[in-house]
Amino acid sequence: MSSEQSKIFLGNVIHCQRDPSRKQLYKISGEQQSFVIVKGNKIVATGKKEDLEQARAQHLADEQDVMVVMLSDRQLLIPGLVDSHIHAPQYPNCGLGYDKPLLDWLQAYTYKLERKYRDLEYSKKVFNAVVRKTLNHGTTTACYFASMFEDASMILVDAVIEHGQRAFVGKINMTTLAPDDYKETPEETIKLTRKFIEAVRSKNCDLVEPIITPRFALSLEMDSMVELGHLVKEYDVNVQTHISENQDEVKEVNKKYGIQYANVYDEAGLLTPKTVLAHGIYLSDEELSLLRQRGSSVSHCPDSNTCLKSGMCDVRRLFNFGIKVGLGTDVSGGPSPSIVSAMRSALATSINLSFSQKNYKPLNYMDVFYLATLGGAEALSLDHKIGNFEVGKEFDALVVDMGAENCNTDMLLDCSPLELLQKFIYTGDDRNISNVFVAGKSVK
Ligand SMILES: O=c1[nH]c(=O)c2nc[nH]c2[nH]1
Ligand SMILES: [Zn+2]
Repeated sequence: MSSEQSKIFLGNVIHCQRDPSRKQLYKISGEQQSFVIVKGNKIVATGKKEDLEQARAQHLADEQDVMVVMLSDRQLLIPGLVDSHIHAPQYPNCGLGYDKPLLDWLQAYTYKLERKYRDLEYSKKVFNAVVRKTLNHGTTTACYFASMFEDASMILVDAVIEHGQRAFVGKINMTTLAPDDYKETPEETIKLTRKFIEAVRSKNCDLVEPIITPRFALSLEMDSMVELGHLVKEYDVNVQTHISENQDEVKEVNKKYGIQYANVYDEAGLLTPKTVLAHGIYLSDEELSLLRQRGSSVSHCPDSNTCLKSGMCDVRRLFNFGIKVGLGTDVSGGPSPSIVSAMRSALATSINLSFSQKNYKPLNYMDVFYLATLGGAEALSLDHKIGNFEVGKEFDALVVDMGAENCNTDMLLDCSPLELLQKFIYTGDDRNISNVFVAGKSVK
Protein backbone atom coordinates (compact mmCIF):
# COMPACT_ATOMS: atom_id res chain seq x y z
CA MET A 1 0.00 0.00 0.00
CA SER A 2 1.56 3.31 -1.01
CA SER A 3 0.57 6.70 0.37
CA GLU A 4 -0.36 7.74 -3.18
CA GLN A 5 -3.09 5.15 -3.46
CA SER A 6 -6.35 6.45 -2.00
CA LYS A 7 -7.95 4.24 0.61
CA ILE A 8 -11.39 3.66 2.03
CA PHE A 9 -11.75 1.98 5.43
CA LEU A 10 -15.18 0.67 6.35
CA GLY A 11 -16.12 -0.87 9.68
CA ASN A 12 -15.75 -0.11 13.41
CA VAL A 13 -14.11 3.29 13.82
CA ILE A 14 -13.20 4.71 17.23
CA HIS A 15 -11.57 8.01 18.11
CA CYS A 16 -11.71 10.89 20.60
CA GLN A 17 -12.59 14.47 19.81
CA ARG A 18 -12.53 17.63 21.84
CA ASP A 19 -15.92 18.35 23.37
CA PRO A 20 -16.91 21.67 21.73
CA SER A 21 -18.84 22.65 24.90
CA ARG A 22 -15.67 21.95 26.94
CA LYS A 23 -17.87 20.31 29.58
CA GLN A 24 -15.80 17.14 29.26
CA LEU A 25 -12.16 16.71 28.37
CA TYR A 26 -13.03 14.72 25.25
CA LYS A 27 -15.85 12.87 23.55
CA ILE A 28 -15.32 9.33 22.35
CA SER A 29 -17.15 7.91 19.37
CA GLY A 30 -17.19 4.22 18.59
CA GLU A 31 -19.34 3.59 15.54
CA GLN A 32 -20.05 0.46 13.54
CA GLN A 33 -20.33 0.66 9.77
CA SER A 34 -18.41 3.92 9.49
CA PHE A 35 -15.97 5.01 6.82
CA VAL A 36 -12.77 7.01 6.61
CA ILE A 37 -11.51 8.11 3.18
CA VAL A 38 -7.80 8.82 2.85
CA LYS A 39 -6.25 10.66 -0.09
CA GLY A 40 -2.46 10.91 -0.07
CA ASN A 41 -1.50 11.53 3.54
CA LYS A 42 -4.78 13.13 4.61
CA ILE A 43 -8.27 12.21 5.77
CA VAL A 44 -10.70 13.76 3.27
CA ALA A 45 -14.05 12.39 4.48
CA THR A 46 -15.63 10.38 7.28
CA GLY A 47 -19.20 9.28 7.94
CA LYS A 48 -21.75 6.50 8.11
CA LYS A 49 -21.89 3.69 5.57
CA GLU A 50 -25.06 5.02 3.94
CA ASP A 51 -23.21 8.21 2.94
CA LEU A 52 -20.13 6.45 1.56
CA GLU A 53 -21.07 6.41 -2.13
CA GLN A 54 -21.78 10.10 -2.16
CA ALA A 55 -18.51 10.88 -0.35
CA ARG A 56 -16.60 8.61 -2.73
CA ALA A 57 -18.10 10.37 -5.74
CA GLN A 58 -17.21 13.72 -4.26
CA HIS A 59 -13.60 12.96 -3.27
CA LEU A 60 -12.41 10.09 -5.45
CA ALA A 61 -14.47 10.55 -8.63
CA ASP A 62 -11.52 10.43 -11.03
CA GLU A 63 -9.62 7.63 -9.28
CA GLN A 64 -9.53 4.06 -10.60
CA ASP A 65 -7.04 2.63 -8.15
CA VAL A 66 -8.72 2.91 -4.75
CA MET A 67 -7.96 0.40 -2.02
CA VAL A 68 -11.06 -0.57 -0.07
CA VAL A 69 -10.39 -2.09 3.36
CA MET A 70 -13.48 -3.82 4.77
CA LEU A 71 -12.87 -4.42 8.45
CA SER A 72 -14.34 -7.50 10.09
CA ASP A 73 -16.68 -7.13 13.05
CA ARG A 74 -13.75 -8.00 15.33
CA GLN A 75 -11.52 -5.30 13.89
CA LEU A 76 -11.23 -1.63 14.78
CA LEU A 77 -9.74 1.40 13.11
CA ILE A 78 -8.20 3.64 15.79
CA PRO A 79 -5.81 6.61 15.63
CA GLY A 80 -2.08 5.85 15.87
CA LEU A 81 -0.61 5.69 19.38
CA VAL A 82 1.61 8.50 20.63
CA ASP A 83 4.60 7.81 22.87
CA SER A 84 5.34 11.23 24.31
CA HIS A 85 8.52 10.13 26.13
CA ILE A 86 10.99 7.40 25.17
CA HIS A 87 14.80 7.06 25.38
CA ALA A 88 15.96 5.23 22.24
CA PRO A 89 19.52 4.45 23.49
CA GLN A 90 18.17 2.84 26.66
CA TYR A 91 16.26 0.15 24.73
CA PRO A 92 18.93 -2.56 25.37
CA ASN A 93 18.40 -2.07 29.13
CA CYS A 94 14.65 -2.82 29.03
CA GLY A 95 13.88 -5.16 31.91
CA LEU A 96 17.23 -4.58 33.63
CA GLY A 97 18.40 -2.51 36.58
CA TYR A 98 15.24 -1.89 38.56
CA ASP A 99 16.94 -2.35 41.92
CA LYS A 100 17.97 1.30 42.21
CA PRO A 101 16.07 4.59 42.41
CA LEU A 102 16.47 7.26 39.73
CA LEU A 103 19.72 9.04 40.66
CA ASP A 104 21.58 5.80 41.43
CA TRP A 105 20.02 4.07 38.41
CA LEU A 106 21.37 6.80 36.13
CA GLN A 107 24.92 6.32 37.41
CA ALA A 108 24.87 2.53 37.78
CA TYR A 109 23.18 1.49 34.53
CA THR A 110 21.99 4.25 32.26
CA TYR A 111 25.05 6.41 31.61
CA LYS A 112 27.14 3.25 31.18
CA LEU A 113 24.89 2.10 28.37
CA GLU A 114 24.43 5.55 26.81
CA ARG A 115 28.20 5.99 26.56
CA LYS A 116 28.29 3.14 24.05
CA TYR A 117 26.70 5.29 21.35
CA ARG A 118 30.07 6.73 20.41
CA ASP A 119 30.03 3.54 18.38
CA LEU A 120 27.94 4.45 15.36
CA GLU A 121 27.49 0.85 14.19
CA TYR A 122 25.98 -0.01 17.57
CA SER A 123 23.81 3.12 17.32
CA LYS A 124 22.51 1.98 13.97
CA LYS A 125 21.71 -1.51 15.23
CA VAL A 126 19.85 -0.31 18.32
CA PHE A 127 18.02 2.63 16.73
CA ASN A 128 16.73 0.54 13.84
CA ALA A 129 15.49 -2.02 16.36
CA VAL A 130 13.74 0.63 18.47
CA VAL A 131 11.93 2.23 15.57
CA ARG A 132 10.85 -1.14 14.14
CA LYS A 133 9.70 -2.36 17.56
CA THR A 134 7.73 0.75 18.48
CA LEU A 135 6.01 0.84 15.06
CA ASN A 136 5.14 -2.81 15.52
CA HIS A 137 3.48 -1.88 18.83
CA GLY A 138 1.48 0.84 17.11
CA THR A 139 3.52 3.91 18.04
CA THR A 140 2.99 6.12 15.01
CA THR A 141 4.48 9.16 16.79
CA ALA A 142 7.41 8.99 19.21
CA CYS A 143 9.08 11.77 21.14
CA TYR A 144 12.63 10.48 21.48
CA PHE A 145 15.48 11.31 23.78
CA ALA A 146 18.31 10.35 21.40
CA SER A 147 21.97 10.45 22.37
CA MET A 148 24.25 13.07 23.88
CA PHE A 149 26.36 12.45 20.75
CA GLU A 150 25.16 14.51 17.82
CA ASP A 151 26.23 12.02 15.13
CA ALA A 152 24.51 9.11 16.89
CA SER A 153 21.37 11.23 17.26
CA MET A 154 21.38 11.74 13.48
CA ILE A 155 21.42 7.97 13.07
CA LEU A 156 18.15 7.82 14.99
CA VAL A 157 16.77 10.53 12.69
CA ASP A 158 17.75 8.41 9.68
CA ALA A 159 16.14 5.28 11.18
CA VAL A 160 12.90 7.16 11.83
CA ILE A 161 12.85 8.46 8.25
CA GLU A 162 13.71 5.06 6.78
CA HIS A 163 10.94 3.25 8.64
CA GLY A 164 8.36 6.02 8.17
CA GLN A 165 7.60 6.92 11.79
CA ARG A 166 6.54 10.41 12.89
CA ALA A 167 8.91 11.68 15.56
CA PHE A 168 10.57 14.37 17.55
CA VAL A 169 14.24 13.56 18.05
CA GLY A 170 16.36 15.35 20.64
CA LYS A 171 20.10 15.43 21.11
CA ILE A 172 20.59 15.31 24.89
CA ASN A 173 22.25 18.25 26.67
CA MET A 174 24.33 17.20 29.65
CA THR A 175 27.31 19.06 31.09
CA THR A 176 27.34 17.98 34.73
CA LEU A 177 26.48 15.18 37.21
CA ALA A 178 27.71 12.52 34.81
CA PRO A 179 30.96 10.55 34.32
CA ASP A 180 33.86 12.58 32.94
CA ASP A 181 33.80 10.69 29.67
CA TYR A 182 30.07 11.13 29.27
CA LYS A 183 29.39 14.84 29.44
CA GLU A 184 29.96 17.91 27.28
CA THR A 185 31.34 21.36 27.92
CA PRO A 186 28.81 24.22 28.01
CA GLU A 187 30.17 25.44 24.65
CA GLU A 188 29.91 22.02 23.00
CA THR A 189 26.39 21.40 24.18
CA ILE A 190 25.06 24.56 22.54
CA LYS A 191 27.16 24.30 19.39
CA LEU A 192 26.21 20.67 18.78
CA THR A 193 22.54 21.32 19.49
CA ARG A 194 22.51 24.06 16.87
CA LYS A 195 24.28 21.73 14.43
CA PHE A 196 21.77 18.97 15.18
CA ILE A 197 18.71 21.19 14.67
CA GLU A 198 20.05 22.38 11.32
CA ALA A 199 20.98 18.86 10.21
CA VAL A 200 17.50 17.51 11.02
CA ARG A 201 15.79 20.42 9.30
CA SER A 202 18.01 19.95 6.24
CA LYS A 203 16.50 16.47 5.78
CA ASN A 204 13.27 18.21 4.74
CA CYS A 205 11.19 15.38 6.12
CA ASP A 206 7.74 16.52 7.25
CA LEU A 207 7.48 13.68 9.75
CA VAL A 208 10.62 14.39 11.78
CA GLU A 209 11.37 17.45 13.89
CA PRO A 210 14.26 18.26 16.22
CA ILE A 211 13.42 18.95 19.87
CA ILE A 212 15.54 20.72 22.48
CA THR A 213 16.42 18.14 25.16
CA PRO A 214 18.07 19.32 28.38
CA ARG A 215 18.28 15.99 30.25
CA PHE A 216 17.01 17.44 33.56
CA ALA A 217 17.76 20.37 35.82
CA LEU A 218 20.64 18.51 37.49
CA SER A 219 22.43 17.86 34.18
CA LEU A 220 23.07 21.52 33.32
CA GLU A 221 23.87 24.87 34.86
CA MET A 222 21.40 27.71 34.53
CA ASP A 223 23.57 29.54 31.95
CA SER A 224 23.37 26.59 29.56
CA MET A 225 19.64 26.24 30.04
CA VAL A 226 19.20 29.97 29.31
CA GLU A 227 21.18 29.51 26.08
CA LEU A 228 18.96 26.57 25.16
CA GLY A 229 15.99 28.85 25.84
CA HIS A 230 17.44 31.24 23.24
CA LEU A 231 17.69 28.38 20.72
CA VAL A 232 14.04 27.51 21.40
CA LYS A 233 13.05 31.02 20.29
CA GLU A 234 15.52 31.26 17.43
CA TYR A 235 14.44 27.96 15.83
CA ASP A 236 10.86 27.80 17.14
CA VAL A 237 11.42 24.24 18.35
CA ASN A 238 9.65 22.02 20.85
CA VAL A 239 11.26 21.20 24.21
CA GLN A 240 11.36 18.01 26.26
CA THR A 241 12.88 17.29 29.63
CA HIS A 242 12.19 15.55 32.95
CA ILE A 243 10.54 17.13 35.98
CA SER A 244 9.70 16.11 39.55
CA GLU A 245 10.11 12.38 39.05
CA ASN A 246 11.71 11.35 42.32
CA GLN A 247 11.72 12.91 45.78
CA ASP A 248 15.54 12.93 46.13
CA GLU A 249 15.83 14.51 42.70
CA VAL A 250 13.38 17.27 43.67
CA LYS A 251 15.34 17.96 46.87
CA GLU A 252 18.59 18.21 44.89
CA VAL A 253 17.02 20.62 42.41
CA ASN A 254 15.63 22.81 45.19
CA LYS A 255 19.07 22.80 46.86
CA LYS A 256 20.95 23.62 43.63
CA TYR A 257 18.68 26.45 42.45
CA GLY A 258 16.87 27.58 45.61
CA ILE A 259 13.52 27.65 43.77
CA GLN A 260 10.81 25.15 42.78
CA TYR A 261 11.56 22.75 39.94
CA ALA A 262 9.17 24.22 37.36
CA ASN A 263 10.48 27.71 38.07
CA VAL A 264 13.99 26.59 37.14
CA TYR A 265 12.86 25.76 33.62
CA ASP A 266 10.69 28.86 33.49
CA GLU A 267 13.63 31.13 34.36
CA ALA A 268 15.52 29.60 31.46
CA GLY A 269 12.67 30.25 29.01
CA LEU A 270 12.12 26.52 28.57
CA LEU A 271 8.43 26.39 29.53
CA THR A 272 6.48 27.04 26.35
CA PRO A 273 3.24 25.72 24.82
CA LYS A 274 5.50 23.29 22.94
CA THR A 275 7.23 21.87 26.04
CA VAL A 276 6.58 18.34 27.28
CA LEU A 277 7.77 17.40 30.78
CA ALA A 278 8.15 13.75 31.70
CA HIS A 279 6.77 12.44 35.02
CA GLY A 280 5.62 15.49 37.05
CA ILE A 281 4.74 13.36 40.08
CA TYR A 282 5.60 15.82 42.86
CA LEU A 283 4.63 19.17 41.32
CA SER A 284 3.08 21.65 43.76
CA ASP A 285 -0.17 23.49 43.05
CA GLU A 286 1.87 26.62 42.20
CA GLU A 287 3.99 24.68 39.73
CA LEU A 288 0.90 23.20 38.08
CA SER A 289 -0.62 26.67 37.79
CA LEU A 290 2.60 27.83 36.15
CA LEU A 291 2.54 24.93 33.65
CA ARG A 292 -1.08 25.72 32.88
CA GLN A 293 -0.21 29.39 32.31
CA ARG A 294 2.66 28.50 29.99
CA GLY A 295 0.62 25.84 28.15
CA SER A 296 3.29 23.20 28.84
CA SER A 297 2.29 19.55 29.10
CA VAL A 298 3.15 16.42 31.08
CA SER A 299 4.09 12.98 29.76
CA HIS A 300 2.73 10.44 32.22
CA CYS A 301 5.10 7.45 32.42
CA PRO A 302 3.42 4.97 34.81
CA ASP A 303 5.51 1.88 33.95
CA SER A 304 8.71 3.76 34.73
CA ASN A 305 7.25 5.42 37.83
CA THR A 306 6.56 1.94 39.19
CA CYS A 307 9.77 0.17 38.10
CA LEU A 308 12.09 2.91 39.40
CA LYS A 309 9.83 3.21 42.47
CA SER A 310 9.52 6.93 41.79
CA GLY A 311 5.91 7.29 42.89
CA MET A 312 2.37 7.61 41.51
CA CYS A 313 1.47 10.51 39.27
CA ASP A 314 -2.08 11.74 39.82
CA VAL A 315 -3.35 12.33 36.30
CA ARG A 316 -6.80 13.31 37.56
CA ARG A 317 -5.15 16.20 39.42
CA LEU A 318 -3.33 17.26 36.23
CA PHE A 319 -6.64 17.19 34.34
CA ASN A 320 -8.26 19.28 37.08
CA PHE A 321 -5.52 21.88 36.66
CA GLY A 322 -6.19 21.94 32.92
CA ILE A 323 -2.81 20.53 31.96
CA LYS A 324 -2.35 18.66 28.68
CA VAL A 325 -1.26 15.06 29.35
CA GLY A 326 0.10 12.30 27.11
CA LEU A 327 1.49 8.84 27.85
CA GLY A 328 5.13 7.78 27.72
CA THR A 329 6.83 4.40 27.89
CA ASP A 330 10.01 6.06 29.23
CA VAL A 331 12.06 3.11 27.97
CA SER A 332 14.10 1.91 29.82
CA GLY A 333 12.87 3.41 33.07
CA GLY A 334 9.81 1.54 31.82
CA PRO A 335 10.50 -1.99 30.61
CA SER A 336 8.07 -2.02 27.69
CA PRO A 337 8.16 -0.18 24.35
CA SER A 338 4.36 -0.54 24.16
CA ILE A 339 1.90 2.28 24.74
CA VAL A 340 -0.76 -0.38 25.32
CA SER A 341 1.29 -1.41 28.34
CA ALA A 342 1.46 2.25 29.41
CA MET A 343 -2.34 2.47 29.12
CA ARG A 344 -2.74 -0.52 31.43
CA SER A 345 -0.23 0.87 33.91
CA ALA A 346 -1.95 4.26 33.88
CA LEU A 347 -5.17 2.48 34.83
CA ALA A 348 -3.44 0.52 37.61
CA THR A 349 -1.77 3.64 39.06
CA SER A 350 -5.03 5.56 39.04
CA ILE A 351 -6.92 2.72 40.71
CA ASN A 352 -4.19 2.43 43.37
CA LEU A 353 -4.47 6.17 44.03
CA SER A 354 -8.23 5.81 44.47
CA PHE A 355 -7.77 3.43 47.43
CA SER A 356 -6.39 6.21 49.60
CA GLN A 357 -8.54 9.16 48.48
CA LYS A 358 -12.21 9.51 49.25
CA ASN A 359 -14.51 10.07 46.25
CA TYR A 360 -11.57 9.74 43.87
CA LYS A 361 -12.64 8.91 40.33
CA PRO A 362 -10.00 6.63 38.82
CA LEU A 363 -9.26 6.79 35.09
CA ASN A 364 -11.16 4.34 32.91
CA TYR A 365 -10.22 2.64 29.64
CA MET A 366 -11.60 5.51 27.56
CA ASP A 367 -9.50 8.04 29.51
CA VAL A 368 -6.29 6.12 28.83
CA PHE A 369 -7.26 5.71 25.16
CA TYR A 370 -7.63 9.50 25.01
CA LEU A 371 -4.20 9.91 26.66
CA ALA A 372 -2.62 7.51 24.15
CA THR A 373 -4.10 9.25 21.08
CA LEU A 374 -5.51 12.79 21.13
CA GLY A 375 -4.00 13.57 24.55
CA GLY A 376 -0.55 12.60 23.31
CA ALA A 377 -1.00 14.68 20.16
CA GLU A 378 -2.01 17.67 22.31
CA ALA A 379 0.91 17.13 24.68
CA LEU A 380 3.31 17.32 21.71
CA SER A 381 1.41 20.22 20.09
CA LEU A 382 0.64 18.04 17.09
CA ASP A 383 -3.14 17.98 17.51
CA HIS A 384 -3.60 20.21 14.46
CA LYS A 385 -2.13 17.31 12.44
CA ILE A 386 -2.88 14.03 14.23
CA GLY A 387 -4.64 12.44 17.22
CA ASN A 388 -8.00 11.52 15.68
CA PHE A 389 -9.89 11.12 12.40
CA GLU A 390 -11.01 14.70 11.84
CA VAL A 391 -11.15 15.64 8.17
CA GLY A 392 -7.98 17.49 7.16
CA LYS A 393 -5.71 15.68 9.63
CA GLU A 394 -3.01 13.29 8.49
CA PHE A 395 -3.93 9.63 8.54
CA ASP A 396 -1.99 7.96 11.37
CA ALA A 397 -3.94 4.85 12.28
CA LEU A 398 -3.97 1.24 13.43
CA VAL A 399 -6.11 -1.67 12.38
CA VAL A 400 -6.67 -3.58 15.61
CA ASP A 401 -7.75 -7.19 15.19
CA MET A 402 -9.16 -8.79 18.32
CA GLY A 403 -9.82 -11.94 16.32
CA ALA A 404 -6.16 -12.36 15.32
CA GLU A 405 -4.77 -15.86 15.53
CA ASN A 406 -2.14 -16.77 18.12
CA CYS A 407 -2.82 -13.77 20.33
CA ASN A 408 -3.60 -13.46 24.00
CA THR A 409 -7.37 -13.42 23.64
CA ASP A 410 -10.05 -15.81 22.42
CA MET A 411 -13.11 -14.01 21.13
CA LEU A 412 -16.00 -16.01 22.58
CA LEU A 413 -18.54 -13.20 22.74
CA ASP A 414 -19.92 -10.71 20.25
CA CYS A 415 -18.57 -7.31 21.19
CA SER A 416 -19.52 -3.73 20.38
CA PRO A 417 -16.73 -1.46 19.08
CA LEU A 418 -16.14 0.02 22.54
CA GLU A 419 -16.03 -3.47 24.06
CA LEU A 420 -13.43 -4.48 21.47
CA LEU A 421 -11.39 -1.41 22.44
CA GLN A 422 -11.72 -2.31 26.11
CA LYS A 423 -10.51 -5.85 25.38
CA PHE A 424 -7.59 -4.49 23.36
CA ILE A 425 -6.49 -2.19 26.18
CA TYR A 426 -6.80 -4.81 28.91
CA THR A 427 -5.65 -7.93 27.02
CA GLY A 428 -4.10 -6.89 23.71
CA ASP A 429 -0.58 -6.43 22.41
CA ASP A 430 1.33 -6.11 19.13
CA ARG A 431 -0.19 -9.37 17.86
CA ASN A 432 -3.53 -7.59 17.71
CA ILE A 433 -2.17 -4.73 15.61
CA SER A 434 -2.44 -5.95 12.04
CA ASN A 435 -1.72 -2.71 10.17
CA VAL A 436 -0.07 0.58 11.04
CA PHE A 437 -0.32 3.73 8.91
CA VAL A 438 1.69 6.92 9.24
CA ALA A 439 0.67 9.88 7.07
CA GLY A 440 -1.35 7.52 4.89
CA LYS A 441 1.50 5.11 4.31
CA SER A 442 1.48 1.49 5.48
CA VAL A 443 4.40 0.88 7.83
CA LYS A 444 3.37 -2.51 9.28
O1 LIG B 1 13.31 8.30 33.79
C1 LIG B 1 14.33 8.96 33.57
N1 LIG B 1 15.22 8.55 32.65
C2 LIG B 1 16.36 9.23 32.37
O2 LIG B 1 17.13 8.81 31.52
C3 LIG B 1 16.58 10.42 33.12
N2 LIG B 1 17.55 11.32 33.11
C4 LIG B 1 17.23 12.25 34.02
N3 LIG B 1 16.07 11.95 34.61
C5 LIG B 1 15.63 10.81 34.05
N4 LIG B 1 14.55 10.08 34.28
ZN1 LIG C 1 12.80 9.68 30.75
